[in-house]
Amino acid sequence: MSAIEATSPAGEPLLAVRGVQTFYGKIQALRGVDVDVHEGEIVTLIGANGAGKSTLMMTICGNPRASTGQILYRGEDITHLPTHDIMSKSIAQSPEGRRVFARMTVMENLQMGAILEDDGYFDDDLRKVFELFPRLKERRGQRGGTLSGGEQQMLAIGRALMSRPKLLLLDEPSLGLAPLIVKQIFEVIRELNRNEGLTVFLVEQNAFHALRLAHRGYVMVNGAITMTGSGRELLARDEVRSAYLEGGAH
Ligand SMILES: Nc1ncnc2c1ncn2[C@@H]1O[C@H](COP(=O)(O)OP(=O)(O)OP(=O)(O)O)[C@@H](O)[C@H]1O
Repeated sequence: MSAIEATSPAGEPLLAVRGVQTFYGKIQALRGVDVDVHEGEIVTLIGANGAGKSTLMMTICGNPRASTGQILYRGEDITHLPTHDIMSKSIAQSPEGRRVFARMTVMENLQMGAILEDDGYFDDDLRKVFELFPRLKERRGQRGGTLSGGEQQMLAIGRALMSRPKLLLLDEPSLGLAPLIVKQIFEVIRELNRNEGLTVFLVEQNAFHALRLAHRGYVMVNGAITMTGSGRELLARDEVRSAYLEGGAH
């Protein structure tokens, strides 16, 4: 791996991926991956189609399982915990393909994301999500499946936020969305990080936006990390520009 400079903050990371290998049957999707995400950071993982980005995201959530290596959250080894236990540790995920519940309303989708509706925080959390995404408030009685792609992405993120996470895992929030919507969604992520101190691990093919948003980034090729550095440094690298930015990737 080529580290441009030691940009990783000192101290114990919130999330640490150590030498993780993941297989689908005989196909090896991850080949010894190391990634650190520190509290308060936005860290992005970029790479081409099929590089293994989503696999890493899902491996962190315990499905599929890492066959080798370790995943630590706040220093605790979560590698072998059941997914529901991992997700109950203030980690929330917005998966690729923004899987909203199509037949449920916006409101019902958000209720599904909350830990408990009567824990005294629900109304406050809902108000925050509606402030971030006013479109969801307008459409709260509408079924998830009838929303536009951008609205579904907002709903997937809003639902993840309802569990009041410390760490938000986002898989390709920009996928298939118009540039203006991508800008809005990335702006909300920046705001959540700045104002609420939310830590974000963002998987993206849209390297331009992701690297501009992130404090640090990792580049994945064929299931291995090949480069890491600050978002700004990676954006300036010729290898990154020619592989992920030129040809209208942004
Ligand atoms: N369920 C599966 N069964 C078998 N192979 C899989 C499965 N899911 C992914 N793979 C393979 O694992 C590799 C990594 O895929 P992955 O989806 O993690 O990549 P990615 O970087 O997220 O790509 P994309 O940006 O297209 O989602 C690919 O070769 C893919 O074909």
